[in-house]
Amino acid sequence: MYSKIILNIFICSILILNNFHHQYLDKKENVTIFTGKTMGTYWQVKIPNLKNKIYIKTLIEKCLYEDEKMLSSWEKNSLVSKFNKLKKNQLQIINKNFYHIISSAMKINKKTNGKLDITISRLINIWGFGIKKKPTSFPSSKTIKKNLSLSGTQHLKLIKNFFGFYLTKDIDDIEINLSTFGEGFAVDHLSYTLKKNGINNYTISVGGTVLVKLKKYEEKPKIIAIQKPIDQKKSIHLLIYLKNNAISTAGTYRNYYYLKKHRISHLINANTGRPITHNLVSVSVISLTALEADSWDTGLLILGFKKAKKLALKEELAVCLITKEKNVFSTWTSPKFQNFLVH
Ligand SMILES: Cc1cc2nc3c(=O)[nH]c(=O)nc-3n(C[C@H](O)[C@H](O)[C@H](O)COP(=O)(O)OP(=O)(O)OC[C@H]3O[C@@H](n4cnc5c(N)ncnc54)[C@H](O)[C@@H]3O)c2cc1C
Repeated sequence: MYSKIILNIFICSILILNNFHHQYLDKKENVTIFTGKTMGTYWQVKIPNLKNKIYIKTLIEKCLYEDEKMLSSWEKNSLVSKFNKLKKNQLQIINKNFYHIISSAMKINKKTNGKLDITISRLINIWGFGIKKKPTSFPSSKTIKKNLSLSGTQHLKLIKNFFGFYLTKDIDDIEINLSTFGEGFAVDHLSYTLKKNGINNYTISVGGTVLVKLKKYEEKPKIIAIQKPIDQKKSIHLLIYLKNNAISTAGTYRNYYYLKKHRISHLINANTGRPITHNLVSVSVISLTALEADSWDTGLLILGFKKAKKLALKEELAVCLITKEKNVFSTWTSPKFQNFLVH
């Protein structure tokens, strides 16, 4: 089946563009493609029949610059870094967008029984996936326990009142890391900005998150390929249609390292403070907004196959789970995800 589709696509003289976890399969058209680096990854925006190219490119770069300044753990003066330096009970003034991201994070934290947790920044650093170098020996149980005790969303408080939006904490040393939400937020921000400027037809991707927006009268959705969860080369695992939706994919197959022959994943189980080791290797979520898709994918991946499947069904999410056992991949798709599959 796939070979037929791929052959058709090939005959149509297809432009294949890659991002972190997906490929876009489009017919050649008068499309402007902007690309660049942001948030330690790559972004791309494709807009057909664009006139004011320089203005729009500047606008896109400004948005991404602002998002990075707000969300980065690597920027000393970002909103995240400023909050991390606060003492307990001090109020950090935040904006509406930041409030929205933290609210999303809190929601997924509850739904995943605390496994996705933006307050495990210290543990992310200890395992070498934040601002610190990768460790050369295993962090001790004592270190992990101590840093687990300095985490937990119950220590954060979001405040929204007549005067504005605020974030505060009830212990000094709690730190947040919003790396898993940055890409989704940036994609929605770009989409909002393009729409505000009268552009209603575009594909945006930042890292593993893609959003497709088509004009209402356009019938044909875009075909997006989810890549096989392997790190050596890019190949197609399955194809989906996307039209006014976003897809986000989280995977364990690219961002890892070996420590004394143990594979260390960049995803930390916030209940144990240790990297995940189970066989769920890729989770894709389709949703109306990129932030929602990006919020769910990592949370579900950390949960592991059984719990992720149960939660996806309970929440009626459009989800594709890929597990790997002895180099054999198995794919499960939720009923809602099946509506997007290219057959
Ligand atoms: C604004 C911003 C700026 C960045 N700047 C840099 C940079 O300058 N240099 C650099 O190397 N990287 C940077 N990054 C991070 C880098 O690009 C990350 O690899 C990326 O954000 C993670 O996205 P992902 O799609 O790979 O993985 P996702 O699955 O979306 O997220 C995984 C990341 O979430 C965090 N995480 C792990 N476990 C949990 C958990 N249980 N709960 C919550 N979070 C968890 C970890 O940081 C992990 O890498 C930046 C990220 C953002 C958002």
